[in-house]
Amino acid sequence: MNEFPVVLVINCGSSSVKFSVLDAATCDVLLAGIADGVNSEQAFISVNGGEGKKLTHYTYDGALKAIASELETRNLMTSVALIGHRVAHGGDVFKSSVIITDEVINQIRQVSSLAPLHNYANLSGVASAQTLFPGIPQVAVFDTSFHQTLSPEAYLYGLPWKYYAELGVRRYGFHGTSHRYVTQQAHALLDLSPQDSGLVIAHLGNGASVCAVRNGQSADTSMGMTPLEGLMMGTRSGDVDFGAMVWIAGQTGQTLSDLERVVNSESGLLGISGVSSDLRTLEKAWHDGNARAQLAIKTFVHRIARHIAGHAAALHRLDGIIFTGGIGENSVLIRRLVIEHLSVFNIELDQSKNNLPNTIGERVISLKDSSVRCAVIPTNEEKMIAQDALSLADINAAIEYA
Ligand SMILES: Nc1ncnc2c1ncn2[C@@H]1O[C@H](COP(=O)(O)OP(=O)(O)O)[C@@H](O)[C@H]1O
Ligand SMILES: CCC(=O)OP(=O)(O)O
Ligand SMILES: [Mg+2]
Repeated sequence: MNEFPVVLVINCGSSSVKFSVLDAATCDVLLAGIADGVNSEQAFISVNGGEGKKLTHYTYDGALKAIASELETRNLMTSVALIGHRVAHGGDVFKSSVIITDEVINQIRQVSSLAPLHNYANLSGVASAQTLFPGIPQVAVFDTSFHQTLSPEAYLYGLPWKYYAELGVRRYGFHGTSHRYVTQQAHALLDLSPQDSGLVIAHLGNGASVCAVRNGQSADTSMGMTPLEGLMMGTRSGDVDFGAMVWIAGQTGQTLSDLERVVNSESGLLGISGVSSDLRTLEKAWHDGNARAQLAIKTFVHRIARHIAGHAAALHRLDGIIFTGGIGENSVLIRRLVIEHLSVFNIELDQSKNNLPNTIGERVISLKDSSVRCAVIPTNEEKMIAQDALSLADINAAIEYA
């Protein structure tokens, strides 16, 4: 019998594996870390923000083994009673979180081509965890679930009907676990009624999306059938005229798969700046006077502001604009530029509050008399994943087993 059960949460991203160990009784984080640079020789693992240790095997499986070894060092292996995985795309198969079975794995595999940067990594994490933690129940929590409330007019593309009717081509939306968590927190922080509220949430990380949340439910969101649509991102183009891509193909002879690589991995902040996809590097280049880095940041900001304003149209009232994700939580510059760009809303930014470090946690960053309130809410996808896992799995049976 394990008297101190914990939930291990695994988020296999496009180039990193984030992990957290949470107390099953309180969902408090006991340990958190990241294996970064996965699939490159620079791959390293860092625990609780400590110094990185080089990974011996830099595949996803190698990263999961290194995570298990960190747990072993801290005598936590036998405490793991449940494992929760972030899975990006659930297609129209998964409306909510599920316990992972062989059938579930097959169904996830079937929709994985729709989120190629993420789902294959997610599945790889599931396979490694099954080997490293045999018999421990595992739960999949989907980015797409929160957006199941989108209406047809929000999820349909203006394409011939047969593509939706026969092939299921539609918008799904992502980052739903983050948008769900931030929604709950925003209702409390801004003292809003969940049944009568309007929020626009900007989740700005390597991947970035905006979500309009009307009365606690996703009403519109910027990502589409795949995590490519919408905002410009670290390496993804976001919205781009399909006609432009056809023209480029004609001019350069590139195939569809060449161009898919271009829009997913070579575009966005990296593509425009030619410097980096990482905003910290770009902010430094901005201050050093690098014109392309400045242009990349300004374009990023323009797109965010345009999507925030557009998403407000899905609401009956705009009670708050919330920033979250690695950039939304940490970048004083991006928040200031976005709010300045949204002058149509007459937002009054409290500069001193905007300048506060993210260690402060949730905070309102607009002045009292601002016509729209703005806030920063650090996301906590891990907590949501652990809570879903705990509500689905028979934790008592899991504890007996562990
Ligand atoms: N202090 C900071 N200032 C500016 N940008 C930051 C800071 N910390 C992290 N970021 C940016 O956050 C982004 C990563 O966000 P994150 O949400 O962790 O990404 P992911 O999509 O991989 O989960 C990177 O562009 C990184 O540069
Ligand atoms: C799948 C949505 C997405 O872009 O995730 P990421 O921000 O972790 O890359
Ligand atoms: Mg993320």
